[in-house]
Amino acid sequence: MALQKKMLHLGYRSLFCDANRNFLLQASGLHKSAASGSFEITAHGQAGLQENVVPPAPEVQKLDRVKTLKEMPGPSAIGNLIEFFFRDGFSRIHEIQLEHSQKYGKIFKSRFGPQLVVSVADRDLVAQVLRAEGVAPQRANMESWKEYRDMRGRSTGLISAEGDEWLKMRSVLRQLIMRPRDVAVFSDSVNDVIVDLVKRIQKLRTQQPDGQTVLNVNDLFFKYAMEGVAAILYETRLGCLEDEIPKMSLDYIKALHLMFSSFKTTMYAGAIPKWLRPVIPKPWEEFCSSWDGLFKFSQIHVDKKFSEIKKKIDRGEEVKGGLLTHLLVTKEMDVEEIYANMTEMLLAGVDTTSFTLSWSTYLLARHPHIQQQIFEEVTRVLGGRIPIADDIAQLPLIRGLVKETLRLFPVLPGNGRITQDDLIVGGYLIPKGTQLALCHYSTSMEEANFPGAEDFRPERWIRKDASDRVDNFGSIPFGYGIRSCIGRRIAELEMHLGLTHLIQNFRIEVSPVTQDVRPKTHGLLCPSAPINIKFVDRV
Ligand code: HEM
Repeated sequence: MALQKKMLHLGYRSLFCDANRNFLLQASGLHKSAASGSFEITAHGQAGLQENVVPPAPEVQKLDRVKTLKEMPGPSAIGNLIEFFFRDGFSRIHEIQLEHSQKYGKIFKSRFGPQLVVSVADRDLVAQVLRAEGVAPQRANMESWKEYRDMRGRSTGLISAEGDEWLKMRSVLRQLIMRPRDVAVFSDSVNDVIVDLVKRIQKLRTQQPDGQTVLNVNDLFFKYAMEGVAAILYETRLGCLEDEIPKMSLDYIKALHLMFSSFKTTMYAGAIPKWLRPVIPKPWEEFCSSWDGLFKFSQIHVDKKFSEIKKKIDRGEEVKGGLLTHLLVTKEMDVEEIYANMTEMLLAGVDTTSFTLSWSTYLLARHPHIQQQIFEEVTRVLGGRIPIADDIAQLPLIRGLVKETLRLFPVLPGNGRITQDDLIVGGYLIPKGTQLALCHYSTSMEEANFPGAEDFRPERWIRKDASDRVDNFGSIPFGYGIRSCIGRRIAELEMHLGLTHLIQNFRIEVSPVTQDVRPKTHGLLCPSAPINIKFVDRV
């Protein structure tokens, strides 16, 4: 089966990485953007539903003539096979994306078996594609998720659902967590988790000879992210930052690791048709067993909250609470939909946030003068007091730090879509039903979009005045529009508050045991080696 199929079993890490995978397959086009000529093409923008704001892309393009996919350049299928299966391309998907876009151009096609993927590696063309999306954009490669859910009689959640089903759930959740002010109410819960994070750092440091180093900070941030997102989603603490992690939370972590650790195996095995599963059963079994673990965990927490609410109602008490309470009380979703969404959101919210925090601390440690500027901003604004969500607007360098980290290390270096209409992009007619790969890593690293693209410059994101818009489609780490990341504001809250606390408490330095750490793709873009950080007390 096609590469697309192979990717099916991979979990959140890989889900949004259709683009990544597609780079496997890619060949490329040559155009900078739409060509010039006599044709006029108008992208049909989608009114009213966009959830983040970026400057408008040119909507009218003039073309000599519309070309067909046959004319689109790109690497050969055999070249891709060699690249991915014999040259460890799966760990270098981001680099291959960049190489292919440099070699073949801003729009190129790749073939892997019967699967054709069109990659778009130009900021304005990405903008055009996303601005033309309909009311329920379709994500690619979700078949294995759906198959599991059908097999177990489970509902899909936001990540795996499509069409009306997705639209219904999205319209419920977007009212609750999409705007910064929706999540500001979670400041105190997140700050409680941060207090435990700082304590954990202090404890872990004592285990190293220098009394300052925390080995493999990603392990720490993974637990922080899990604890933080669960505090918001489940309104409960999981004990991930304790010395003894409760068994239930440990089981969940195991299920999550199983989902991701078998990345390569499942990737290869995904190519194997269903009828071969009895002969090579392991990948599918691991995939199902990790989903079983993830669903079980959510179900336990949702049921627990449900019975607490019921008891309160039976006693005639007022029911107050956060996100889960709201969903259970209002019944805007049925309970299976709540299980599925809680499961998918927890899955989506842990590695993404923890990798970004790991890279942020690494970048701060490698750039002490920038860290000093951020420390000065934090001290000037907060004067040592604990930050809350409302303070973040006054901390542009903290926001710039997160944006710049995600530009240099976008956890999802590419994203995928199935086109729902015929489109003309970059002078090519892309028929309805084509798989598109949006190459966010390439556009993030492009000099024309970000001068000094290799450099770490958080200040590049600071707006000088209201008319100065620095956001652009070159770096859209949370996606764009109606199908963009629903957890963006939650992730930002955890990262902004967490990093502010860390900078207030510690000078962050690279431990001598840390080498130069490069990114690698393992579904998500992650550090290729442990990042060991020294947390030196600021006195
Ligand atoms: C640094 C952190 C994060 C990054 C960079 C990130 C990035 C993304 C991206 C690129 C997408 C795909 C958007 C698209 O297809 O256009 C996505 C979707 C999604 N994310 Fe995140 N994410 C992060 C954290 C979170 C968190 C904390 C949660 C949950 C609390 C979450 C939940 C989701 C869900 C449910 C979707 C699917 C949305 C839909 O299809 O309607 N993410 N995320």
